[in-house]
Amino acid sequence: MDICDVKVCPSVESAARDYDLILDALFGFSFKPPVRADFFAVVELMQQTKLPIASVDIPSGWDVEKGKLTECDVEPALLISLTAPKLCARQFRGEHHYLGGRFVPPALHRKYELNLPVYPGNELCVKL
Ligand SMILES: NC(=O)C1=CN([C@@H]2O[C@H](COP(=O)(O)OP(=O)(O)OC[C@H]3O[C@@H](n4cnc5c(N)ncnc54)[C@H](O)[C@@H]3O)[C@@H](O)[C@H]2O)[C@@H](O)CC1
Repeated sequence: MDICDVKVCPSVESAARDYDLILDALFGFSFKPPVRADFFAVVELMQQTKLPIASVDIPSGWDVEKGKLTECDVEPALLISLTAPKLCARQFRGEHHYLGGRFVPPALHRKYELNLPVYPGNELCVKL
């Protein structure tokens, strides 16, 4: 797999030519807007590209609970939630939503009253 460095971010056109999808694991829990200048190019690419974006747990630029923030509205086609979908996942409008991380300790299950799906067989992720 070819991985692009945010410091040498490709243009929308060259990304479309050279890549099949964008794997987004850039910002997570502690993202605070506005986006810092070093990341303008990669965020702009994710906003303008027609390539499918696969986001890990929290789409970049979204607030973990409130979801989409106007200044960074990355729209993933696929979301991979980890352990349990975060509140922001309510705003996910893409086609494919998966959950990974099936081994949640029973104490956490009870504490947060998690209502998690059953993982089929030995699968480590499940489609929601
Ligand atoms: N941290 C964790 O425990 C987890 C992270 N996960 C995923 O891993 C990826 C990275 O998550 P992190 O939690 O490391 O991400 P963070 O949001 O904590 O931070 C990533 C980097 O972004 C920087 N940053 C924050 N606000 C910024 C802004 N406005 N402009 C520019 N840079 C800014 C931070 O300084 C940090 O260097 C995300 O896809 C996230 O969903 C998930 O896998 C779940 C667990």
